[in-house]
Amino acid sequence: MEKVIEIKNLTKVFKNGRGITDINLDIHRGEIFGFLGPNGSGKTTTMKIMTGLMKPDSGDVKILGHSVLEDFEKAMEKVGCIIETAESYPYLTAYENLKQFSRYYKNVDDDRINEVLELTGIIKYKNEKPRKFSLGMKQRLGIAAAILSKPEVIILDEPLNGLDVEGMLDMRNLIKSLAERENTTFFISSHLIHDVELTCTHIGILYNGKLLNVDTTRNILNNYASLENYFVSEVETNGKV
Ligand SMILES: Nc1ncnc2c1ncn2[C@@H]1O[C@H](COP(=O)(O)OP(=O)(O)OP(=O)(O)O)[C@@H](O)[C@H]1O
Repeated sequence: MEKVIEIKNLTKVFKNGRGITDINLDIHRGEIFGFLGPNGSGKTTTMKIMTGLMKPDSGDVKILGHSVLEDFEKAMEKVGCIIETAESYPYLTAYENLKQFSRYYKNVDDDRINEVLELTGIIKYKNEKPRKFSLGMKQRLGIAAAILSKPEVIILDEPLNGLDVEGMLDMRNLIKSLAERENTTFFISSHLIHDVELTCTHIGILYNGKLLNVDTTRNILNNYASLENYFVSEVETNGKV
């Protein structure tokens, strides 16, 4: 199976001693990888390094075979991402925002803009400005921007944050259908156990800056009945500092 994301010996320790240590992880094409960890476990730090927003102390990340440290532009060429919050221009409409983002790409026309507005459930709000949007609506617009150029890899930091039940269901279905229909690979961070269980095909548990274990959701549910049981067991067995 083709490796799409390779994280090797990744370490970043802040002056206060927190951060991530020696993360190793391979993610293959079409997987929906859930990076599950409590607040402060190091998810955002890892994702910032993956997307070039932060430099590691040591180690490297390769995306589609290109190192983010040595060949950043190539590594990011087919990646869509939202790290921390989805930013948009508050005084442009949803459509105008996407039109603005489309200028970064060669292959995005008006049909594609309308298609992503439809896919993310915000076509009705096409001509409204995001300064009036709820957090959930802003998140949808962020995801619309992230998938605009049909990226092969999508990196999302807490994508279900701020969404209501309907929004979560829509987003989950969108992620699954992109993975199935277009073989898009997802790297999704979350601290919401239930959501990760329902959305992801593979799960890695991050705890105190260390990756405790990685397995398929199917294996975890077969062996532990629920992701919560697995999480507790992993933290008890491998999470002691
Ligand atoms: N720039 C920084 N300087 C010092 N410490 C930091 C910095 N950034 C993050 N940390 C610390 O490193 C640890 C990991 O933070 P990180 O934001 O990666 O966690 P997270 O898993 O994304 O948590 P959350 O879900 O709360 O966003 C935390 O203890 C945090 O306080």
